[in-house]
Amino acid sequence: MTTPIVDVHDLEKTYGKAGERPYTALQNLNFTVAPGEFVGIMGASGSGKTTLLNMLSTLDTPTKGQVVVNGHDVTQMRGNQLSDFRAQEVGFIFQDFNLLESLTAEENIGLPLALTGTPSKVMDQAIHEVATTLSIEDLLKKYPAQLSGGQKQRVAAARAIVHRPALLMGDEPTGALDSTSARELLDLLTTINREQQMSVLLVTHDPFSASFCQRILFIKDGQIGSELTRGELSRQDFYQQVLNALGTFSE
Ligand SMILES: Nc1ncnc2c1ncn2[C@@H]1O[C@H](COP(=O)(O)OP(=O)(O)OP(=O)(O)O)[C@@H](O)[C@H]1O
Repeated sequence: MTTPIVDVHDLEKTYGKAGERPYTALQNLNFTVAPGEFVGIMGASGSGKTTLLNMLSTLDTPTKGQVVVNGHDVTQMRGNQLSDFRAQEVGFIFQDFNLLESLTAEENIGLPLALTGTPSKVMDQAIHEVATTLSIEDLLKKYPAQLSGGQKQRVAAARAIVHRPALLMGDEPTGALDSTSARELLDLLTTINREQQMSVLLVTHDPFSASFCQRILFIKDGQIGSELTRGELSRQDFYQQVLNALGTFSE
């Protein structure tokens, strides 16, 4: 069996400082993501999706359990190991883009490489390669304020993959986009996933976005309650299956 890119074992997250009433958002949560897989995470509001992404991206630490990303046990990492991990192994796309307004698109895209001290020639080449992949060559000299939402998200996607991370994570990346831009972004994520064999983990409550995934994990009561696999289904048929599944869960 190939080693998974993500291996989450017995994960638990309980919130609440000393003296506060504890709240367990995730409990006994287990799943894996294979190399090159495109996986969606769905679940009702408050089911723990963002909590899970925060554990995977090391923004927060689990109360219990293990999270292994590309062979690194993130729960055991400290200091420089953590910052190296974030800079090299993962890429992140957020709903609200998180671009730095004072930097051009090109400078924003180059940030992950600048952080690891990449020589400027190598950086320029990587930025131009990723800009070609995402069809944003014309936008490189512009500032975020001069870009549309869809363009901003493509710049953010370029920044998330410029260092060729093993895992690309998205937290509702289409949430602030119109339907055309959302579709374009999802098509791009699919292309990146296929052509670069980059694993993608997408948190979404949107069945249309989820239908681009190969497999969807549904979180319920802080655990993986069920999952759907697309297999040979067309995206349209899988979309219908996701809708049916959501209908069944909410009854
Ligand atoms: N810092 C925190 N302290 C206490 N409780 C928290 C904290 N962050 C999240 N929670 C609780 O944990 C649960 C899971 O939250 P989380 O944000 O992971 O859900 P979600 O599935 O991403 O929701 P949504 O779809 O609404 O964004 C919620 O009940 C939330 O109130």
